Amino acid sequence: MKTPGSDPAVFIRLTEQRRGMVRTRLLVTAGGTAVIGLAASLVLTSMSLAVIAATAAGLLTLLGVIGRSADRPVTSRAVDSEAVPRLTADLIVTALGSLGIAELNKALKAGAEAGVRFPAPIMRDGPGFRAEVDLPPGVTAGDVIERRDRLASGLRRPLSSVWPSAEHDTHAGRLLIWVGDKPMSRAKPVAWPLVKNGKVDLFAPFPIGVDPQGRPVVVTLIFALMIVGALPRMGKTFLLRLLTLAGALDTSAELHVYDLKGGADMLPLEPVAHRFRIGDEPDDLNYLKADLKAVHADMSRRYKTLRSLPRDVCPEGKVTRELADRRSLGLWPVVMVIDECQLAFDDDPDTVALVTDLGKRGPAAGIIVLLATQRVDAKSLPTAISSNAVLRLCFKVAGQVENDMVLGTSMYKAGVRATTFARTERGVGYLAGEGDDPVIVRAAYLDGPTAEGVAARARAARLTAGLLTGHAAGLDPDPDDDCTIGILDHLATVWPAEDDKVWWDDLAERLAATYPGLYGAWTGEQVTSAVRPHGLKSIQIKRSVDGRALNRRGLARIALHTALNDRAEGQYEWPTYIPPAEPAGATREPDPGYQ
Ligand SMILES: Nc1ncnc2c1ncn2[C@@H]1O[C@H](COP(=O)(O)OP(=O)(O)OP(=O)(O)O)[C@@H](O)[C@H]1O
Repeated sequence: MKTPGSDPAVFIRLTEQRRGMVRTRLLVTAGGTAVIGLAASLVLTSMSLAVIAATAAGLLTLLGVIGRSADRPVTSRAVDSEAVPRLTADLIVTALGSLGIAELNKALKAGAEAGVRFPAPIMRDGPGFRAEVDLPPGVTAGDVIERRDRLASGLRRPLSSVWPSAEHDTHAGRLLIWVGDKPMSRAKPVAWPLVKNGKVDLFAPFPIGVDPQGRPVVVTLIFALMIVGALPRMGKTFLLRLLTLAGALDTSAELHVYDLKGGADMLPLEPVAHRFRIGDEPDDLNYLKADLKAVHADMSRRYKTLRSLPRDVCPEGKVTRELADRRSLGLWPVVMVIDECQLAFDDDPDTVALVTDLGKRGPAAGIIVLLATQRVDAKSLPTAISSNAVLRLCFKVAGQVENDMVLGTSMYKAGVRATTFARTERGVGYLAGEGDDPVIVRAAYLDGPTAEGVAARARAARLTAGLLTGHAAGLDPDPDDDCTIGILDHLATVWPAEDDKVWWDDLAERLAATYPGLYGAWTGEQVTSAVRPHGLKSIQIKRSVDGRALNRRGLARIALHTALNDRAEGQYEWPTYIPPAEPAGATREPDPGYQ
């Protein structure tokens, strides 16, 4: 069979056809060009400029309509494609006017003089813009800060880009607005500079995070009782872990770590903790209390030691770095960390009293107490404790009362409002007590494995220095032995003033009524055996009940007093420091990263 290409006649016919088509197209194009050229020359020579412009516009529109694409309109809305739009005074005034503050709106209507003023030019400050604003008389920075979300909306920025704060040094109406180029909630977590190397001196400031502008924020833990409060899941435990790790990187510090919540977050600290407990079972709480008592007793010894030192060595009657490093004095920093402290305070006035006193008198003697709670109320953070706090960190809280309970009285009024943080702003809080004014801090983020790495580094350094003690060194005393110490105090607390001898059963009832969490189900017999190690012996006590003479076993007041006195004497003996034995498997290799 023949294909068309192989037949010469067909080939010639097709060639002729193509030639004809090309000729026609050329003629049409030449004719069209001649007509358009003639028309154009006529228009250009004979018509006015306006007619020429109108004709050109008409023609272009016609061509545009013919050639338009359905998905790409010729014109659309204007798009502001600038990566970081400037923060302008007009924008700020418009945003302030949208907050719904009556006084502010009145002043804005009255004109520029009475309205908002800008005492300094708006300028770049770190990765964002900073504006200083003088609000009209009668309007405070706090009024605006409270409406942070509306301010962000007015400025057309994401909430976590907009950081209003009060300028405490000038006047209550001075507002600082810092607007970040990027929302903080989308920024990368803050890295801790001490993760890989470096050590901490608890007598000096160390970094815990950055402020919204990215500048380092530091704390100095020595001489401080610190409280941390927030709604659940806002970053308390992570911060407490970071602070404790900092303590671990000061090899001289003795760490007492309690996570009463019972989670796994504090587990990385076990290899460096002198005392360590996770959970809020009665056994854990007893252990904590026994430890608090021991630290409390040690506080008295520390003061005795400080008093005995010459003035030139201890001029202020406080522990110094030099004194802390003289191990024979026993004045090294003790860091007592209690997460979810409300679980220890509930129904236990003794623990509250111990922590209160440690918070009050402990800091000067080198005892640092760090408390965190997610239930911010007067029971969880008793005023006696919170009023002595030197450092305060508040992540997001629900209201003014909680805000002021953590940050201090009148802070909310002064515009320091942790209520304005968003739920997504984890690890972002107000830190008060380190400088003159509270600052916003984005805490550095350390996940579990990173925390373990830091703790391992700290442990290696402690081993090298011969300073691994207590639980970390496998030398944890049985907490149950210690906890019988507590019962003597409890008996003294519940002892009826009018009786010199009391039946065991009555004592058990009184203990259960005052300390239900500890002795709720105890019988007289259990009380008897708990105090036996202290040499307390039963006696027969006759009493008449409803006209009947009853003879039961009980305790004499004098015996209890003797036991308490004996114990107190024993407690103030200071044991000679013996470096701990190295636990099996432990390494004495110095950590190369530890400078
Ligand atoms: N500094 C931080 N930066 C970024 N994210 C953080 C930071 N701290 C904590 N987070 C995130 O927030 C979560 C909750 O943190 P954390 O467990 O510390 O909260 P919490 O306040 O202790 O919670 P709870 O009250 O339930 O104990 C963490 O799992 C972590 O993902």
